[in-house]
Amino acid sequence: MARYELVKRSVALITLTNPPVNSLSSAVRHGIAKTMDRALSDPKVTAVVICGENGRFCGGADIREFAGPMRGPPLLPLLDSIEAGEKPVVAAIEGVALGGGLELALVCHYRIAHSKARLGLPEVTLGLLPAAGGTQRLPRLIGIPAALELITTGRHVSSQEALKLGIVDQVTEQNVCEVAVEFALRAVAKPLSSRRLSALTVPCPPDLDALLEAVTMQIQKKARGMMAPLACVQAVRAAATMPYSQGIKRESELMATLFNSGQARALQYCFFAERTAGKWTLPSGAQWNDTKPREIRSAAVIGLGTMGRGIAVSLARVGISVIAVESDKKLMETGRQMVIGMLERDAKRRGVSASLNLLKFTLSLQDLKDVDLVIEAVFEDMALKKRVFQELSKLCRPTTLLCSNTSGLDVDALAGVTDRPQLVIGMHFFSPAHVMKLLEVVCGPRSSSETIATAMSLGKRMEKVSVAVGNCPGFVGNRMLKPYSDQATFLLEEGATPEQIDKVLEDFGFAMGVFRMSDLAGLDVGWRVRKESGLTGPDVDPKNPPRRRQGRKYCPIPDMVCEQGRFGQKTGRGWYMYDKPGGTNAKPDPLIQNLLETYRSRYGIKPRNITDQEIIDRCLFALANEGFRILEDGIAARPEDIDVIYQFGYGFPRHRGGPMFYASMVGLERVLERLEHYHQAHPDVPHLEPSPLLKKLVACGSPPIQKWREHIKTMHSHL
Ligand SMILES: CCC[C@H](O)CC(=O)SCCNC(=O)CCNC(=O)[C@H](O)C(C)(C)COP(=O)([O-])OP(=O)([O-])OC[C@H]1O[C@@H](n2cnc3c(N)ncnc32)[C@H](O)[C@@H]1OP(=O)([O-])[O-]
Repeated sequence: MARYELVKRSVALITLTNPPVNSLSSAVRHGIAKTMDRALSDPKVTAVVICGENGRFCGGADIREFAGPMRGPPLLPLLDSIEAGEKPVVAAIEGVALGGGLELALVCHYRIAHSKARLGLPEVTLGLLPAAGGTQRLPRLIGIPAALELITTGRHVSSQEALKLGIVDQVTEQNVCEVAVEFALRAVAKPLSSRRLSALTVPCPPDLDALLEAVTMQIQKKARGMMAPLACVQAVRAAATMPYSQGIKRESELMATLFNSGQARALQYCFFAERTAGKWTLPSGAQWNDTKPREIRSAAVIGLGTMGRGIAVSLARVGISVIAVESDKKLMETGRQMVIGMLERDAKRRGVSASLNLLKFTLSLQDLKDVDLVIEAVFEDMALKKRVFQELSKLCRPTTLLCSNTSGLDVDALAGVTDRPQLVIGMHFFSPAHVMKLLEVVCGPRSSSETIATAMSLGKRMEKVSVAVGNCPGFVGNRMLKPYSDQATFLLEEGATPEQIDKVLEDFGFAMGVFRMSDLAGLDVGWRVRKESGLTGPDVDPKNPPRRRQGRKYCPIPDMVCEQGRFGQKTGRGWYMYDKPGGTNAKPDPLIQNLLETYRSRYGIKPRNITDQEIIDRCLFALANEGFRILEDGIAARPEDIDVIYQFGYGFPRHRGGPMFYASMVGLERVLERLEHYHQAHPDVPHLEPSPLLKKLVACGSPPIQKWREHIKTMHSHL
């Protein structure tokens, strides 16, 4: 796991060999200890270079090992011994030096980086802190403010920035190992004491307390409820105020509080879930690693509303030429200006030039005949979408992929009106599409494996986290949203207020509570859908009992809010009031309070005191329960996919893992017991009835989430 060679007759070249990222597994740590001993004890060796195989220095500790018992030599004493050695050691950094990988580089006496390398201490994103001396050595090298920023955010820096900060001694575009070997030969005669970072004093700013206070406040605002960034601040404080020997003890203590925390487990689960999500498999056996995607050079976007604009920007900025189509000249001009403005701002932020030459705007679908792929983003209306797909099917060459950005309509029904159902697929982006990372790739029963591979690979190229899902109303994300938001409105009937429910959900960690989120999205969209489905509006049979539709409980409060012209932020009024239409500062509105009171007294509902726990349990268990049904139905292949969708598309707090992981942490037995309890109290709410999969898992002894798939496999799968 660490290869040893003697080069230039006197330099020991140690290569870490643990693909794909040369993580510091117990075998690698053994390898480093053994090869370092050999280098230090061989009188022929005057200097050492450490590098990584396959163009990657080291991706840090082996995260997979965190779940099991600690084996092999512990990292910290191993690193301390490298720094204390009497022969110069040079780190040759190619690819990445992250986490423990950068900590390894920091104990080397010199660091040479390739110009394309990235460096960082991302432990905080895994719910940890750099506990192999990183919180103590980095501040000694680059000062408290810069180290604090890197350690508390986990941000990766380029080698150029690392050079400016003083993390590396040299950046090269040449073979980094060869440069490092030459460098090591020149370092042989030089004293090492000033190169041992643990022996340096920390350049401490005079206003240390104020700085730490400001960073803490920033963290409390941005990373609400997260423990690791705060522990990082405390570890850096120790570096500033204690000698290395004590600071390192403090670092270990703080790491011990984080290591077994639920947050660390959730964040590490998220790391792997995100990587698993792209790995789709079809019942036919076709899968992600044996299906070649088509190359997409040109694309078209139909409709330049909010979604279409974002999609056009996301395509153009990764070098795909885009033809954007609108139905009317005025709309096209507005769309053109918005897309150009968005692309220019995006390019400025990234420090690149805007690829405006890749954009073309047109009123004619005829212009699309030669594109590789079309993404339809017209109004969410099945009849309109079908007309567009019929026309595309006639116009585009037979190999063009036809994709719909529908947020919940039947992708197979669209495929059915074309001459190429195997080339039709859903690409459900989230608003604003050039910002939001999530893409649901909706696989219809007739979508070919090549079409799925192409949509997934295009999503990756567009820098999205793509998840393959099956075709059902609302797919995964929006299907699950309904039981969650229904519970919130039922709680309003029973005595809660929008601000109380939102506060509880935001304290839990959601970016926004359910009512603030609805105000942002616009309340009229759901109202129209409910009218179309006969749940509200003039088509409802007057003999229908109040607060019941289609044989189940129905809460008409959202309809009543819309009937008052309150459509959310855009009208300045919704569940909250805003300073002006388009305002974002939500304030509780006494008119909503009034509406709720009148409603309750009309139906004889005596408001009761609703606890925070009840809000969390009802909203989140209803959400997870629908997730179990989605797994049963084969609409999502595994719980990780659902959790990734909720983190990236719906603001679910990452440090809670996602709705399915959260359910597993709470304990499936408790989730089942609570759902049974609430379903008994509300038998007319089918979403509260525990799903058969949940019951099955509990009956099997509530296996860990990674094992659920074994129980799902036997069930029907669309994916
Ligand atoms: C005492 C300890 C102190 C120390 O301070 C703690 C740490 O160091 S904490 C660690 C701090 N370090 C970090 O947080 C860095 C975490 N890693 C990364 O950020 C990215 O993987 C990296 C940028 C390195 C490469 O990106 P890319 O090119 O897009 O590639 P990719 O992302 O698709 O990964 C390819 C495969 O490698 C796998 N894998 C990767 N890293 C690790 C790991 N450390 N371990 C195990 N496995 C790891 C990954 O799961 C995937 O597996 P699979 O089965 O093929 O799906």
